[in-house]
Amino acid sequence: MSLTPESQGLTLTVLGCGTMGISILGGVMATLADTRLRSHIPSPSPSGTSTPATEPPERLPSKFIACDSRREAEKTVKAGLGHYNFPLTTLTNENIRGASQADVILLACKPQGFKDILGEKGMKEAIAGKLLISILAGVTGKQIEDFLYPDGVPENACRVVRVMPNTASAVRESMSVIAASNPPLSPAQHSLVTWIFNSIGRTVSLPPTNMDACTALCGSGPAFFALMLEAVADGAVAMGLPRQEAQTMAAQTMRGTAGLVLNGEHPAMLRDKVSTPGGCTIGGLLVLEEGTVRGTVARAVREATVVASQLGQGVQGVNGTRR
Ligand SMILES: NC(=O)C1=CN([C@@H]2O[C@H](COP(=O)(O)OP(=O)(O)OC[C@H]3O[C@@H](n4cnc5c(N)ncnc54)[C@H](OP(=O)(O)O)[C@@H]3O)[C@@H](O)[C@H]2O)C=CC1
Ligand SMILES: O=C(O)[C@@H]1CCC=N1
Repeated sequence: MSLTPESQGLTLTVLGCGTMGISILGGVMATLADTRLRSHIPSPSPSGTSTPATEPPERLPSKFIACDSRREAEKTVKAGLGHYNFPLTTLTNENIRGASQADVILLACKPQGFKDILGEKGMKEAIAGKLLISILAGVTGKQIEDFLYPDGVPENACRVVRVMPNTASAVRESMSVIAASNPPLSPAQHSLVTWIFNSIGRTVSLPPTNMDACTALCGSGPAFFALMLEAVADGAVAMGLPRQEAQTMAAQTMRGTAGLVLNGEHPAMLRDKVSTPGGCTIGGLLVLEEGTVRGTVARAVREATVVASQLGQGVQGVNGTRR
């Protein structure tokens, strides 16, 4: 893909620049920086994990605006992203200005905050005709549209698309689910949103009704896997391994396992292959089954799905005990 000159590139504005806003911007900038490098130095295609894109967009993001309500966010954004040397503006409490200057907007505030931001005076005009990507857990695209356009969607409305990425965006290993749009996005919008999320990992597209489960699996997933990673490292530390090495070994082993599965290996076959008859793996696996790890982990995903579904609905105390 040839580099889009910055003068012709798109402006990507993030509204709510916390953990995810910075992770996504960081991933996108890293990909653009690679592209910039490759346009000068011929190199083989990268063997990254990106899903093959549809047609690449004619114009790529080349300028960035990070908007947040906290002044400290400006520092965090500059510290995390400044080294990429892309034009980057940080704004505090100036969402309208950020949105007005944008071609594409990423909404990355907390789920319950979307009405404050999209309800700001002048916001509807600032985002008119633009692509608005929402990564908010539990908030449907329809909720956003109904909020913005209670009297029906006008001709110059913004186009809302819901995506559920994860925090591995920062290292371009996100699993991002793009909710299928009805009516479909225009080809230009589709290729832009696909490019953005392919640039920071893999993408799949699923119906909007699946998004809460996707939030639990992909959005929350890194936290669940991190717990598992810590647990196996703890076990090894208990048996005498140094902490740092144990953590690296756990992470690389998790990555290797993921690589095998992404290469087509079925997880059950993988388990069988590792379990040498009379060996140590089957011993460990049976302890995990005695501890109902499978049911417990699956239950965590089910719980997170239910909680996710309530996040955008104004439900109070979503994580209160249920029984
Ligand atoms: N964290 C994750 O791994 C994932 C999160 N998500 C979703 O992404 C969204 C962001 O999550 P995350 O990055 O963790 O949250 P953060 O709280 O880290 O980031 C949100 C940012 O938005 C700011 N903000 C709040 N109100 C406004 C406003 N009116 N105008 C501008 N900025 C504002 C917040 O400031 P303040 O702190 O002062 O409120 C904060 O800095 C959430 O909706 C979440 O559901 C999706 C996938 C994964
Ligand atoms: O915990 C949360 O609500 C957000 C959504 C998915 C990951 N983090």
